[in-house]
Amino acid sequence: MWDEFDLIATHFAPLARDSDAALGLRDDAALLTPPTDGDLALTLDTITSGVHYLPDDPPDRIAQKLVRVNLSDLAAMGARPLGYLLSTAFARELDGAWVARFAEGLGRDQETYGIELLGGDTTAMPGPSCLTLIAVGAVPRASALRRSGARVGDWVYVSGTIGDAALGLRACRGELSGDGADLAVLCDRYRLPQPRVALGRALREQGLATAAVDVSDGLVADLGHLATASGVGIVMDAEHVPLSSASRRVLDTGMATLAALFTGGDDYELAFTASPEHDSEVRAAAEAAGVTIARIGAVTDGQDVEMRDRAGQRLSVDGMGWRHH
Ligand SMILES: Nc1ncnc2c1ncn2[C@@H]1O[C@H](COP(=O)(O)OP(=O)(O)OP(=O)(O)O)[C@@H](O)[C@H]1O
Ligand SMILES: Cc1ncc(C[n+]2csc(CCOP(=O)(O)O)c2C)c(N)n1
Ligand SMILES: [Mg+2]
Ligand SMILES: [Mg+2]
Ligand SMILES: [Mg+2]
Repeated sequence: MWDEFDLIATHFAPLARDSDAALGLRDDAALLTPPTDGDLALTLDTITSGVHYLPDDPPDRIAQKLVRVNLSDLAAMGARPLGYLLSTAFARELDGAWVARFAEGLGRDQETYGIELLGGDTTAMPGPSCLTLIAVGAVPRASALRRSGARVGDWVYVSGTIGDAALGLRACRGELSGDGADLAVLCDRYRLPQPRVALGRALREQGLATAAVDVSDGLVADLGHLATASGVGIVMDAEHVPLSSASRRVLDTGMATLAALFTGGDDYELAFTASPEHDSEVRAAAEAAGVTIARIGAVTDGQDVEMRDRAGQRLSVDGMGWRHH
């Protein structure tokens, strides 16, 4: 059994060591000096065992997923990550070694993304672990990317590849057969999202994206959120949605459908809109950020998201994305 204050002192205080704001995790709150002439971007996402990750996933990966799903929301706003607050309601059966590995994952991503732990809360749960992180970011005043700026005629882009994590969840669960290396790649894509922080920042700094959203619930659902917020429609060409070679091979076996990839969620890619006249700058910004992007459609004066096949025929899918109920 672990003790709350031992956990904080042993595993969490070292992660706050380099932050003046965190006050060594020894006071009642953190004191963060807001950026001058900037906005703070504040976002929170929870991940729960059995709902967002598998109970047997490696603890360091679970920690990194928690960090990254939140940084993905900062990326969507074009914000620079500063730090985070952490609420860990650990299932009672987890031991100190599990928490040590969890903290290791946090430390690794602190290095990767240049963030520090600012504070948090530790509790023990009679049920499954429930982990919450509040990410704090900064953007120059009134410059954040929003979901609401898409204009009719803009082109629609998405980063990376779509659907790997949805297949990866099935791969991690042993529900897919096929090439072992493909299944390992997909499982890793489920466990370890790659938030597109550098791309989001570049699109904002260079004034290229008119609107942006990160893809958590599913490509169709999240494009739908962007379309609704912008008061526009989106026509998406299914054949242009970027797929990894691993997921193409799974599709070829018939074990999954394209619709499942477009609505599965957990991608943590960025979907964004930009004026066609900025296409080459958008592509250069993505390249400089080390991320592939694909143009997948256009903004229309309609509403919602319409998917089209190669022949321009309308495709319909059951449901648009993930929803808790
Ligand atoms: N319980 C809540 N209280 C206050 N605001 C909430 C609550 N749940 C969601 N929101 C707000 O609603 C908006 C949409 O939330 P949502 O969680 O769908 O966004 P997201 O984090 O981009 O998606 P996902 O959770 O799939 O990653 C956000 O602005 C969020 O801050
Ligand atoms: C074990 C397991 N089962 C199902 C899923 C799929 N899933 C759960 S929540 C979510 C959307 C984002 O979450 P939220 O909207 O809560 O931030 C998705 C795609 C998963 N990740 N793990
Ligand atoms: Mg959320
Ligand atoms: Mg989001
Ligand atoms: Mg989110």
